[in-house]
Amino acid sequence: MTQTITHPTTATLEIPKRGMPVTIITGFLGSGKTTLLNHILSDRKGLKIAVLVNEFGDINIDSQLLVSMEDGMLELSNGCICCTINEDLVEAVYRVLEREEKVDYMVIETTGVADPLPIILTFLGTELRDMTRLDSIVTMVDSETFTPEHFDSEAAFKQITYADITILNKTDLARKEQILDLESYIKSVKEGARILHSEHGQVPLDLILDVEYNNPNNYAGLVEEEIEQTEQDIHSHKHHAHEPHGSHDAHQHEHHAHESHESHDAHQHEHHAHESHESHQHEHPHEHDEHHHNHEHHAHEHHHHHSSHLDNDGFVSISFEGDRPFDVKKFETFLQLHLPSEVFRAKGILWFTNSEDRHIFQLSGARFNLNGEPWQSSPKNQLVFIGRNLDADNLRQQLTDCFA
Ligand SMILES: Nc1nc2c(ncn2[C@@H]2O[C@H](COP(=O)(O)OP(=O)(O)OP(=O)(O)O)[C@@H](O)[C@H]2O)c(=O)[nH]1
Repeated sequence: MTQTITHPTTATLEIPKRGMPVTIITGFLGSGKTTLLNHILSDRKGLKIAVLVNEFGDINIDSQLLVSMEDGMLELSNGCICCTINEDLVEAVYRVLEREEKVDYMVIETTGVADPLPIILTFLGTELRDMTRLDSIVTMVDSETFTPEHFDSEAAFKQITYADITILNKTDLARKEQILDLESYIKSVKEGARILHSEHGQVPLDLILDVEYNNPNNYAGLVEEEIEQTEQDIHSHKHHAHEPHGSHDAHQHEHHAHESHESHDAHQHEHHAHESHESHQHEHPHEHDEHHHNHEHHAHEHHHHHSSHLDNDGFVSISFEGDRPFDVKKFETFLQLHLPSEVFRAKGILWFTNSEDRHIFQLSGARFNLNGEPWQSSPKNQLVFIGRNLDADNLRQQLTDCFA
């Protein structure tokens, strides 16, 4: 799901008026993107910052955990901003640009499994180019768990290669040598990488905001290809408009056939192009839950160019909601004994019978914690589990068994 939140304050920092600056925060699942975003919002020195949060899953957990939620929220109809050239993203940015009160800056938090390239190309290859200025791509890295295998995720690798700034986060959890090794690895895949270190995303904001590190010239060729491709798609879409309903799929497959833009991973792209033909129905997170929005979603998507979609590298997201409280003991037993090892990331806002507070549940790799704080809305249980090869029915049954 994608939400837009604006934070009103009096501007004190000077931001040039040559188009709204945009920073994209990317980084793999659980690396600390929301934590960095909260740091930016807490320390924004009066800057009016519009935030776009794109979540991998059907429930907005991240946006409920942002430090300041008081102002107008807009929601996109389509949770996926990972497609090129993306109309939903363009529309969301427009909604911010059209706001009466001036917005100084926009920060976008992508999902942990997003390839940043399509998002970058959406800014550089559409009318947004004249209205915004892509300032930089900031990539969060979990220093404790990231390795050169990059979780077997092409998206995780691309997040490193497209970074204008890489933040080695969670340095409190990593050994010194581990951090040094990680730094050399990142420099080996990205020459001249700008690397910062942080605990809980605490970096000086003037090192990451309005730094003008993104160089549109580096993307000029790709932008041109995308524009041509989009024109062809529009043409081909018109052409197919009179065909029966079933022809939509054929149309979609054409889009996938054009996936190879970058030579370094052309091979990978072929692989994904092939996969997409068979499994497109499975690549969107919210198609894995009980709500089954997929028909509307796909009907709309056919207008989009899907060229760089990476099938989320096999990761799926399973959401669970309940309007009854959990028994804390049962939930603890579930975590200790029944949590599938394939769960890579989980987060939730939990309601327990014996507590007046909501409990923020965060699981990243082998670590999890539960922090109590006052409810800000009426109590309910909301959880999202992310991983590969998850058995949704089994997981939901386990959670249902946690009810008091
Ligand atoms: N020890 C430690 N924990 C951290 C640090 N940064 C973030 N965390 C914790 O790591 C967990 C995940 O952080 P998030 O900021 O939610 O990560 P994210 O990248 O937004 O996660 P997704 O959006 O799900 O991909 C949370 O429990 C954070 O409190 C850090 O530097 N050190």
